[in-house]
Amino acid sequence: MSGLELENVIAGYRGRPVLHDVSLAIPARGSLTVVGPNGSGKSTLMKTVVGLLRPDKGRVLLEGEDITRLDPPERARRGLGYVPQEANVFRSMTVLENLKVAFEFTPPRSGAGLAARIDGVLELFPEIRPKLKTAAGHLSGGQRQMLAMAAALMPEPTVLALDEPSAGLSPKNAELLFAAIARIAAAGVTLLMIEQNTRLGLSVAARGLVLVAGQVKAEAPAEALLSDTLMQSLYLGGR
Ligand SMILES: Nc1ncnc2c1ncn2[C@@H]1O[C@H](COP(=O)(O)OP(=O)(O)OP(=O)(O)O)[C@@H](O)[C@H]1O
Repeated sequence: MSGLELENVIAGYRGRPVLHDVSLAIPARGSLTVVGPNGSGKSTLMKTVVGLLRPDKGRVLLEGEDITRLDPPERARRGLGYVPQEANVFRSMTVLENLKVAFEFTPPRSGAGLAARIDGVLELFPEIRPKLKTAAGHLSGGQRQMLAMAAALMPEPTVLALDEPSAGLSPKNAELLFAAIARIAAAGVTLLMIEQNTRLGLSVAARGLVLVAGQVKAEAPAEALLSDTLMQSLYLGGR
């Protein structure tokens, strides 16, 4: 059974489709990065997955269950974690408070306690352990993205959706963040990511999907896409 699936999705704005019959399937514990030119529909795909946009046609399935009609909080309760690109932490609250709020908002279905979950996420993000009492607004951009991911992992989601994690980060901070994303994937969380930085995005995922003008141009092992010079020059601007 797939961890996450889109089935023949048509979605857009005010009756004008942006995604034209998009299907994808990520196996449980698998990972997929969606890349593609600006305006190809990556954000629209992400909104459809997390429930911010209702598709006109097609279905979204989480571990085989149809979640197409569920709102974002209900999807979160069923095990779908989401890290938006912006406004993804409470800046005036400390790192620890952010983690607590995430836990209280969506308690883990496993019944795991707060302390155990904090230990669990800090193992994946040792960089933020010394910052527990620091206000999130005082973290570096990379640390703030790590906190946003740690908070999203507090409810123990089975699937984690990441919206452009490298956005706004220096190359060094982006490298550190993607090392952390690789650890999340290795921990067995099913990952879906959209990413402008093709090389980084594909470097941590098992598979990659190239979205062009709202259609799936290719879906292949990430390594194969990285070494496909024709695909890179045609659709990915060599990034
Ligand atoms: N809220 C909206 N209302 C109307 N049209 C929209 C809206 N959001 C996006 N679009 C249009 O949908 C198309 C796809 O945009 P989308 O943001 O999904 O692409 P993208 O691949 O994420 O682009 P980028 O890499 O630039 O973020 C574009 O033509 C865009 O203008």
